[in-house]
Amino acid sequence: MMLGIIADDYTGATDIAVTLVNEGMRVVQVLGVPEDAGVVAGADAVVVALKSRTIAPADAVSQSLAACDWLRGLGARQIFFKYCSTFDSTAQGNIGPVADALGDALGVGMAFVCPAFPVNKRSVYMGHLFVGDRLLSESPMKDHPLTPMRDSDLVRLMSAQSAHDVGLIALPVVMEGPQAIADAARALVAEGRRYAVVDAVCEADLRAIGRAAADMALVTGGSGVAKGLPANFGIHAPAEGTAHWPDVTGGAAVLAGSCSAATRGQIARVRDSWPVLKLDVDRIAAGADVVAEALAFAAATDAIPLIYASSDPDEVAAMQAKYGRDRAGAMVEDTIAEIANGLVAAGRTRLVVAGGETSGAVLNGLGVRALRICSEIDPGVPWCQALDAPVALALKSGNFGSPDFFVKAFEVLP
Ligand SMILES: Nc1ncnc2c1ncn2[C@@H]1O[C@H](COP(=O)(O)OP(=O)(O)O)[C@@H](O)[C@H]1O
Ligand SMILES: O=C(O)[C@@H](O)C(=O)COP(=O)(O)O
Repeated sequence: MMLGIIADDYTGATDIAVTLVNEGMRVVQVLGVPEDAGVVAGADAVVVALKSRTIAPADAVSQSLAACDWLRGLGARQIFFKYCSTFDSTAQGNIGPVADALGDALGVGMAFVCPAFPVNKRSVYMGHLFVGDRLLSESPMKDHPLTPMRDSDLVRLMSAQSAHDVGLIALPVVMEGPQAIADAARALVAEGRRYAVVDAVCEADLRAIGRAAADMALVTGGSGVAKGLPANFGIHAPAEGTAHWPDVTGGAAVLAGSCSAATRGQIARVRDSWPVLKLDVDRIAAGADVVAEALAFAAATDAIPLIYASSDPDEVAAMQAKYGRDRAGAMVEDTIAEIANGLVAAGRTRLVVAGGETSGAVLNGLGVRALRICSEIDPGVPWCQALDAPVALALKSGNFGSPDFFVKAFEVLP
């Protein structure tokens, strides 16, 4: 095993897993550290998916260190800490505290910080994170229910979360190539800095950064920068990949807890043509049997039902004002997880789940502990086959996927 990945949410984990698969690696994704290491036999890279993005920093640190120990025990020669391409984090962390702890455990002097993922329109320029042509802080991420991002300056964000100093390797240096990037990193270490935010606006930048990171024990970032890593281990993308999809038949359903602009657009696309049910947070809070209602709704149709809680920022803010941010989120996540259980029990074994936290709740609820990564539906979103249940899952990062993603997902897996 060459590369060990620790991902702070389940959608982010499948995103980096499929990125490495596309580059020719054999990848297994586990949900938390498994008791039996046999499940990862033969993998070039192992992704440990955690649900650690918004939990207490001390818990995120201890879970990440446990994953790191386990991966190193399996022989991982490099550890990658995968966080969101929009740097999703709370004011307390958890990107800084986890990166600090992993760096200490691995004894590193320098780690890159690079959330760029140009194919999904996230780029870093002069240390500032852009979503399309907007700064992160002016993008819809400013209204995320759990991790509203109100700053775009990655050096400032990382400095606030980390105990260490942070520098910048700006685009002109990145464009000079791997040697210049490595030299700049060494210069930052000499200044006493532990991290380098690295600019990247296109795939060539990501590959150059990947090359420059060849000898680093720890790399941190979005899945884009992982593209360049397999080549360091002598692994290259197959000339022409053939699509491979889960071997799962059975009914289908879509569950959405993501309130991102992309997910809301994807819901709007099918609202008039699919059976759709919106979950009412007030009724969940009042103890109504919303799960039974949703399952009855799904049972009444032969088509693909879409069940969602996704709401616009004003509605989310109103729910959070009433119930608290964490409680509102947890109520919705628990409800969707129970619905997922009921749907699978009723034979709907091909599920699209929109939202990282939501996906974590669903997989934990289903008791799924390991996934085989299949081909991509859209950049960063593969179909996955559960290794411990006859279930196919597409875990869609909130902001990923084309407007017709839900339709597309079941076109490739009819
Ligand atoms: N109507 C709503 N009101 C309040 N919170 C909500 C509502 N709908 C969903 N949520 C919560 O918002 C959070 C969305 O996060 P997540 O699933 O990670 O989506 P994304 O991938 O877009 O970040 C979840 O905790 C979810 O339970
Ligand atoms: O890097 C990304 O953008 C994704 O892989 C990711 O982490 C998305 O998280 P959610 O938007 O919470 O699904």
